Amino acid sequence: MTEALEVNQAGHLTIGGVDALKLAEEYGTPVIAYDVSKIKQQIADFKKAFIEAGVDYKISYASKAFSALAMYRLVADAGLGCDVVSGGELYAALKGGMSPADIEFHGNNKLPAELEMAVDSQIGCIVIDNFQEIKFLDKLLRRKHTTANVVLRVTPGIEAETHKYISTGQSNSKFGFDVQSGQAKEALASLIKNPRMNVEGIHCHIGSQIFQARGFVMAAQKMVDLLKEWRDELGFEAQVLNLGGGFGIRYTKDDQMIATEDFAKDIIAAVKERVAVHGLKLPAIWIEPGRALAGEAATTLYTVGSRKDVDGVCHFLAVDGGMGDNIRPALYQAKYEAFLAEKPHAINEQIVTVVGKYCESGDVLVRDCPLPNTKPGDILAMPATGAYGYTMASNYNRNPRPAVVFCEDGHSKLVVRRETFEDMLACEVTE
Ligand SMILES: Cc1ncc(COP(=O)(O)O)c(C=O)c1O
Ligand SMILES: N[C@@H](CCCC[NH3+])C(=O)O
Repeated sequence: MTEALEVNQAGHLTIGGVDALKLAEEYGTPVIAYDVSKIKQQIADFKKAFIEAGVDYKISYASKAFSALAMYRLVADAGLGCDVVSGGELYAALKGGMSPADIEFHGNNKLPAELEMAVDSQIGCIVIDNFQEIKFLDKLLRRKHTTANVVLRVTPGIEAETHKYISTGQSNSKFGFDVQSGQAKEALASLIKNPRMNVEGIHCHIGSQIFQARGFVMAAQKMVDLLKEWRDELGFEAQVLNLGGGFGIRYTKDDQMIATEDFAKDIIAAVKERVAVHGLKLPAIWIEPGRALAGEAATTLYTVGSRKDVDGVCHFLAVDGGMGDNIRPALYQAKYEAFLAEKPHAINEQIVTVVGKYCESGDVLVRDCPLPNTKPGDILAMPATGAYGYTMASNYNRNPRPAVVFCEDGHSKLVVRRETFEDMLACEVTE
């Protein structure tokens, strides 16, 4: 991926116009540095597809990808909605400046206190996931003498081509109502009878890090077919068709995918076509990109430390972070690339396994990583770490979680400070 990198006159990697070596010096490492213009560009690309198609739409940022206050602020300023999956995300979204009406609440086991918080905050909609939730929400709404907008999450039976841990559209997914067994229809029938719940529409999410539009198109067609069936059988007319997120990004040069805009265009075209076939009213199309907005925008900077070489056996190059700031390689065998921030285009002279400093053999960041010769103190840059990096970070081994900075137009600002040893003890009860 080094061909697309931005470098300054000194030949150093720049992020949002800021020299990566300066970022490492100023904020320390590991540091996750976002090029804010890349997030804005992705937002603009998604918007463009909907605006050009002339359809009613909502882009709801799946904030589990990166849920810092600064990100919610950016998303709110861009006029997007956001999806939250916990009381903690809802709290942060509101603190970050999201308007409650633009928030949707997801989750397969929303806790009573979380549902109450959602209702009290008068958020835009609750995405209903299971029968127990319907019962609980109904009781809550009765008690509070109020109503809520809801969307029904269904699992349409589409298997996304991605890692099985992040595939969610198939019937045996833990999320949403199964269509094949009739549960989705039964749930919808009960919701539309309920005067306390305003059913805006239906939702599906087939998985994450999907490279091709095909799965989305199939899901869109299936969902519109369901809308027809449910209009005919239940008299239900959806205002909203929410097709979830899952748009893949480029982690390495081997990742071949279609452009953001094209994902959206194909989905919109599929919905329009199928709606016309069935003579339905075109609902608003909602999508929930998380990774696609935040992922490629960030690069993590690490400092090179020790190494271990056993000829013919292993060449480990260790950095000052690892699975605590990026669990994805350990969890999903996710592939990344890395290069030296000082000279991204230097000729590679070795192949190493980049490992972290955690007490786990699985603490690997990049396997078979070609690099120039390195020395302790060099700054290693690992791109495409903006989604599910910081949000899945831990302070395992009591290594503090990293700092996060936003860079734009040659300026940087700290948006999440590095955790301190004290922070890590903040919840301890010592008496
Ligand atoms: C319901 C829902 N919407 C949106 C997303 C965002 O996915 P991604 O970050 O891959 O776009 C997820 C996560 O997979 C999800 O579960
Ligand atoms: N956390 C996952 C994606 C899960 C998406 C949420 N349903 C990742 O890092 O790829």
